[in-house]
Amino acid sequence: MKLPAEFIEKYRRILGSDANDFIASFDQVPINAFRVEPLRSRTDFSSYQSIPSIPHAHYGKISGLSIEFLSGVLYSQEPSAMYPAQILAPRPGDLVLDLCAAPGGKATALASQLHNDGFVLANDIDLKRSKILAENVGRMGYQNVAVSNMSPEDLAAQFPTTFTKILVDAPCSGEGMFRKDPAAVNYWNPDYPANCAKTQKKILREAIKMLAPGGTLVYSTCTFSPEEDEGVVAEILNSNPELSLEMIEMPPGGAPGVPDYADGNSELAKCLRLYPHLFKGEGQFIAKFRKSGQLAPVELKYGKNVKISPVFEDFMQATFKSPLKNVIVLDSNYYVLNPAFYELIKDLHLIKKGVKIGEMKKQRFVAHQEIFLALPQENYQTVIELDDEQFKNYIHGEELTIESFAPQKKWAALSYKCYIFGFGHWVQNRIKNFYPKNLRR
Ligand SMILES: C[S@@+](CC[C@H](N)C(=O)[O-])C[C@H]1O[C@@H](n2cnc3c(N)ncnc32)[C@H](O)[C@@H]1O
Repeated sequence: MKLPAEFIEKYRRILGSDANDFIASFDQVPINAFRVEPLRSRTDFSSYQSIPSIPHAHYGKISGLSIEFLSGVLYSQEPSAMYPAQILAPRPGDLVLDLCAAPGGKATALASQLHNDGFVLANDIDLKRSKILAENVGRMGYQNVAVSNMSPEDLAAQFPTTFTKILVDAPCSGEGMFRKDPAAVNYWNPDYPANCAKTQKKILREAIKMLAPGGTLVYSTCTFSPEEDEGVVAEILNSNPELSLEMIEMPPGGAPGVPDYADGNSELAKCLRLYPHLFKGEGQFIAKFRKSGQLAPVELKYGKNVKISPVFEDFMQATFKSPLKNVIVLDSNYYVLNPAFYELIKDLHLIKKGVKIGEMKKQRFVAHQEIFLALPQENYQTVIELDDEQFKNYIHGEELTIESFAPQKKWAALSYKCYIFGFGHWVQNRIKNFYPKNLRR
């Protein structure tokens, strides 16, 4: 890879005897890996090497056309990028903010650790990216995640000292991603890291306002530059005496933060650096802050009871084995989301509000793909297993003809290799295709 001369010169100066191996690593192939959602996976991935300290994660590449991918059981993510969510370690009951969340690699890992108990607000400032984030969260079927599209400043105005856990996976100069995205090298210039650092400090200042006393904030970048890593952390520590750094447990091949890259504060050694010449993954820097004070139990206000249409009641009875919990109704749209969480976020610019169940259209209820990816298989009244040919045709957008002895008119979950990947409207002997157009292959 052709690296800028100033970049090479900078890291020769910083890394000394390690510099040759570091620079040579840019000519090696990027590392692929994936995370598995344990609540829904039934595939044995044990032949794939595990990622150290990350449960349910493996090295290797799984096709975007695989049934595991299409049914939302796995997420492709390079290994180093898995550590920020693991280090933030949300637990059931936490109120989590992922402030720079698109396209969702870390937001989905945070949601997975909550086991549908607690809440993740996944936010991104960029509208287009927020929509991709919403698609990824929807595919993975998490019931307690909402996606917003807000600036950090506007969010901070709404949520003073609110979240128990916050992730700031900041926009950065991306030096650690040059192997995966060689075009990113073209954006690099000697001033770029210092400019990024200004934005990172601005975002962090807003994030800190939203962190509850006793709460934890993880700051991560995918760059090696001291300005954006130890430099930002040192300045944040100096200007926020209520924050301290927590020790991060190193995976094998991890390196500690370097105090001399900033103001010499020995606490900076508690941060984690991942370098591709030392660790099997791309570049990453992680710092874990704690805000002083006692973490109080999260208090939520409950919204009004929702009025559910009898047509929806009929749909629910015919489609699910037990009634859905936490149903909210907004205009004619129905979602699964704890009403107390909706109450908290209802004034935001929301791109996704929990799991969409469907929509009342005239006097009919039209189901939505998301609800068929959100529940365990045994919760659906009708699951139709497709063969290879039928699956291929369905995800292509075609209607199916199946054998049917009784007159039918209902919504059915569709599965392939025993994984539900979508749904259709079963009328007589036909399954009308409702596979979302943007997912068709
Ligand atoms: C490194 S990416 C996040 C990757 C994501 N956490 C994941 O794991 O998939 C950084 C994100 O920050 C967002 N961003 C850029 N400028 C921002 C700003 N000023 N405030 C907040 N977010 C910003 C970008 O839109 C981008 O999606």
